[in-house]
Amino acid sequence: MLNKYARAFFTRVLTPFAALLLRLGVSPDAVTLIGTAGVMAGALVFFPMGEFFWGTIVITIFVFSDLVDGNMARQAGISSRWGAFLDSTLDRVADGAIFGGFALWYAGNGDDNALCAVAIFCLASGQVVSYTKARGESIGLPVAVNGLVERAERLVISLVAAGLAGLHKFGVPGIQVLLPIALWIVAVGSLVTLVQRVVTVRRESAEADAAEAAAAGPGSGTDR
Ligand SMILES: CCCCCCCC/C=C\CCCCCCCC(=O)OC[C@H](COP(=O)(O)O[C@@H]1[C@H](O)[C@H](OP(=O)(O)O)[C@@H](O)[C@H](O)[C@H]1O)OC(=O)CCCCCCC/C=C\CCCCCCCC
Ligand SMILES: Nc1ccn([C@@H]2O[C@H](COP(=O)(O)O)[C@@H](O)[C@H]2O)c(=O)n1
Ligand SMILES: [Mg+2]
Ligand SMILES: [Mg+2]
Repeated sequence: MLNKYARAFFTRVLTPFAALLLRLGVSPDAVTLIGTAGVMAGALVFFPMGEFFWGTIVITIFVFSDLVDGNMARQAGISSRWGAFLDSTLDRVADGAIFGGFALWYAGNGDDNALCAVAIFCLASGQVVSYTKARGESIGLPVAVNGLVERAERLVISLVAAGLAGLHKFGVPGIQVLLPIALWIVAVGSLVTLVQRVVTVRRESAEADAAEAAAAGPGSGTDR
């Protein structure tokens, strides 16, 4: 949903910045790589220490690189398959660091095995949600569903909650409860999204196989 409605707004806002980077000779790939490194540093340095406010600030500064890199590539007319691969692959790395950072906090001083497990579930289910689309598309299906909780939702829900929960360290009482609530929402939302995508791929693959079999005649079949 955010991908559909917020992307146009951020494209307008970030286009001048993307143009400036291009004029300075920065490449889209460099932005993709530096953005991912910044997200990883914010998540894996600050979150395991329980510094959720500062971790979220660092991540927020760098995570928008994911919208800038593609914008730069499109403006410069150099969008490429390699760029698409690099962008999506490093998205998975950044997401792993964010939810891994939460899990490390709960496994350590956060001292809550259940929430550690929920954070690990968010990490794994988010990766599988993205994989369903990538694998479905690789076998020639449209995968015409995005689902309830895409990557943008996973990031916004968990980072807004983490940023606010971090205000606990500045003396705001009780606010740290927002992070567990957000992790539960992302976990359940990712599970629903996974089911939505699997059901869609199941239907689309049955339709595609039936159409192929009808076209090829009896006794035909293909492995993918
Ligand atoms: C005193 C207050 C303290 C509180 C501090 C809070 C600070 C702010 C907190 C959070 C900000 C979070 C911002 C997160 C922005 C995320 C932007 C982003 O990178 O989105 C990526 C997304 C997807 O891009 P791609 O197309 O490159 O990726 C594809 C996608 O990953 C697919 O995954 P799948 O969905 O399948 O799982 C893959 O399949 C595919 O491979 C991959 O290519 O981009 C978008 O979706 C674009 C829309 C971005 C919308 C951003 C909205 C930000 C909104 C609000 C932030 C401000 C919040 C302020 C909070 C203030 C609280 C008081
Ligand atoms: N280093 C890069 C990064 C991205 N691209 C192209 O942009 C598309 C992704 O756009 P976003 O707005 O989601 O960043 C991607 O599919 C590539 O076509 C690129 O070429 N090089
Ligand atoms: Mg990008
Ligand atoms: Mg991306």
